[in-house]
Amino acid sequence: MALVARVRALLLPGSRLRGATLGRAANGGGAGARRALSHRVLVEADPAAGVAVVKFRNPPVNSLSLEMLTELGICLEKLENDKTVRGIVLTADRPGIFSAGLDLTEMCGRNPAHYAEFWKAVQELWLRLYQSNMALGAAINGTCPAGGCLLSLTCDYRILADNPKYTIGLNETQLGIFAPFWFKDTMVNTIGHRATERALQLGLLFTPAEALQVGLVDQVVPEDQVQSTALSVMSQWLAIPDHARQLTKTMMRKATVDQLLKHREADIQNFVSFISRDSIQKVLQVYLQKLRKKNH
Ligand SMILES: CCCCC/C=C\CCC/C=C/CC(=O)SCCNC(=O)CCNC(=O)[C@H](O)C(C)(C)COP(=O)(O)OP(=O)(O)OC[C@H]1O[C@@H](n2cnc3c(N)ncnc32)[C@H](O)[C@@H]1OP(=O)(O)O
Repeated sequence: MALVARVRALLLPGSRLRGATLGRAANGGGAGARRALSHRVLVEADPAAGVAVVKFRNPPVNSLSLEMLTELGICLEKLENDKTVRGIVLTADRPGIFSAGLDLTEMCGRNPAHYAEFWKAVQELWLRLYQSNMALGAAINGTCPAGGCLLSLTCDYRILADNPKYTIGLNETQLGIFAPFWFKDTMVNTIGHRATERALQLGLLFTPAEALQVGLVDQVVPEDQVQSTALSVMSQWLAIPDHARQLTKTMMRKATVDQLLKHREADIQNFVSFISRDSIQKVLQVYLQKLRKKNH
């Protein structure tokens, strides 16, 4: 289903996204700050600063389900069309887990049409974020594996909470799957080829100190200062004239974006045939069961 159709489905009577509002903040934010609510994404906009904080709230682990990807896409599209917003900070509504990555239940026991729809939505969100004209910051206030790490890598800078429990990285190989070429390219563009090769083959999840050292994040700060630091760094990015910053960003990212645009359909087909393999289904199911067993 295309984004428009998925949006329609979400707006059907009964959907909690229906009637989402953008009103004056009940609390928090500067004068004139606005707060918009959808089911899984909370937006706190500060028009005076030109910045919106987009908070993930998809319990229990902020996984990127099809619905979460769709809501995030809608929210970003709205912000892109809002002339008062020049920068966005992505963060988790509750500290602890920034995002557990792609929702594994979307990749297990479904049919090929579902896998294709899901993967298309992952591509769409990546394209929207990686090509965004806005300045994007990630205030990483929790653990950040796989698709969560990818989300943060689409941003222009990353601030990570100084908590050794919070790790970040593309750990796909540890699950028995692997990061597709555009995940890999996004990481190469951030930390370079050799560090990416090592990180991807070993499926490394970096502690804050390691992530800072390898350049996966730009700053590690005390947990209670992640958002405020991300906002203060944002003011540096917004001090640059938009057109100059945007042209530079496009120049830096265009080759990577073009690769996916050129191979988009093939990438979907590759994903569908890979994820549909019995052997891959089995490893994903074992991984999910292990996660679930912990709690039962
Ligand atoms: C040829 C070309 C082909 C190209 C394509 C090739 C390959 C495909 C690439 C696909 C890419 C995938 C990228 C991904 O993002 S895969 C997801 C990777 N994520 C993880 O490995 C994280 C897994 N989760 C955890 O490690 C932990 O949950 C945690 C995030 C550290 C949080 O721990 P904790 O607070 O202890 O919470 P629980 O573990 O108890 O989890 C609570 C609850 O949530 C469920 N859950 C956790 N993660 C996910 C998830 N990613 N998706 C869906 N569900 C998840 C977990 O099962 C628990 O459920 P129950 O409440 O039912 O027990």
